[in-house]
Amino acid sequence: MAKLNFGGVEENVVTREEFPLEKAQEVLKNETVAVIGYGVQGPGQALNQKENGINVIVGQRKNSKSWDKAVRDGFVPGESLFEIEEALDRGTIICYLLSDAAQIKLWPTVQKYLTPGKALYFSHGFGVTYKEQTGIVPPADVDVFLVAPKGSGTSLRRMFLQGRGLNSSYAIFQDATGRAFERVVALGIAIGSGYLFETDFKKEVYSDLTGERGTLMGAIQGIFAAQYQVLRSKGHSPSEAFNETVEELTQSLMPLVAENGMDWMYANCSTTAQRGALDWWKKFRDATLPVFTELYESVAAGKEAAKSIESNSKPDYREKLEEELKELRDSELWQAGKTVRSLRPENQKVAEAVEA
Ligand SMILES: NC(=O)C1=CN([C@@H]2O[C@H](COP(=O)(O)OP(=O)(O)OC[C@H]3O[C@@H](n4cnc5c(N)ncnc54)[C@H](O)[C@@H]3O)[C@@H](O)[C@H]2O)C=CC1
Ligand SMILES: CC(=O)[C@](C)(O)C(=O)O
Ligand SMILES: [Mg+2]
Ligand SMILES: [Mg+2]
Repeated sequence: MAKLNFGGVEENVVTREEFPLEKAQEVLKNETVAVIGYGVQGPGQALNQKENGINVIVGQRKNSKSWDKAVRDGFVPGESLFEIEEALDRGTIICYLLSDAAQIKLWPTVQKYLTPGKALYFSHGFGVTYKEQTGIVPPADVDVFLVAPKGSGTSLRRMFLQGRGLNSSYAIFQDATGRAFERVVALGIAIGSGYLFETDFKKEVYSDLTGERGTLMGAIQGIFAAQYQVLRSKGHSPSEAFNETVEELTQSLMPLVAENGMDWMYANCSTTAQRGALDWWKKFRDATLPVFTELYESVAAGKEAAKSIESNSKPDYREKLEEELKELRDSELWQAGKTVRSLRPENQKVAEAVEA
């Protein structure tokens, strides 16, 4: 395992150079990897493993959209696609990729198939960490670990197809066989991770819930909405407000940050912009710090888990989510965005083709 220096702190990282795909195939050659659930992570992880030569099967409810998708993706009913219980029975490694709320409901069933020596794999520390709320307490004689891709299953698949890899966290909760490390790392490589960063279940779920509620998804939308509202209330047009809030960020400036860091993006902007950004960033940090602290405390207290379990366990949770997504989609900000996106050259070609 490599020790890498992250801004002065040494951490354990597993690289594809030290643990190449051939090694992963060797470690997993006698295993049947059962991917349970074919939603967002399921397809990415199952297809990447399949194309990496791993013996992978999918377990999914029959007569569901996800079952049909698995068939379209090349999984064959009776051969590599099964009802959930049959896949649980056949699998030696169970990749538990139902939604976190659904994992609670199916747990009594899963438990029945966790015979000694099998492995239980998660892509989140949620179920095990919040065991008081989920009831997920694995038996002592199975390996329990996670590989959590740090991004959408859609990105995991896309980056695999591009020959790149998405970074993942990995953690071992329980090593019953003495093989947990080689098993988890082999799976991490097989699903298409680039690098594997060591963590534990609790740290993974606390940071993940904070990140998605914070800068990755919640905070970013909040900041967009606030700036857009101010610009509109001061008489700026929707296109101007959108371009100055979102389009320039995603199309021009964030790619520069991704490539070479914040200071480099700043250095590629005007001295006027740099002066202003350097003057204002600490004010934004200080204004949001109490909100981020409140968020982390809510995560650590299990309140965010409780809310998500409660709402996502309702029978009509999908309709409710869709209503809330529609509110975002129909907002002037994102409607303006739709028109702005349609003007990108790549979308212009599509529009012309549709018109013709
Ligand atoms: N969505 C993502 O890209 C990421 C997800 N994760 C984690 O990966 C795991 C899986 O998440 P997603 O792929 O988003 O799940 P998802 O919400 O897409 O659901 C997965 C599958 O669960 C099935 N399902 C739902 N309720 C069920 C029930 N009661 N019985 C049987 N099947 C049921 C659905 O048919 C679907 O195929 C979670 O632990 C999540 O936190 C981690 C990183 C990113
Ligand atoms: C994509 C990801 O890693 C998230 C945002 O944490 C999630 O989908 O749960
Ligand atoms: Mg995440
Ligand atoms: Mg998450």
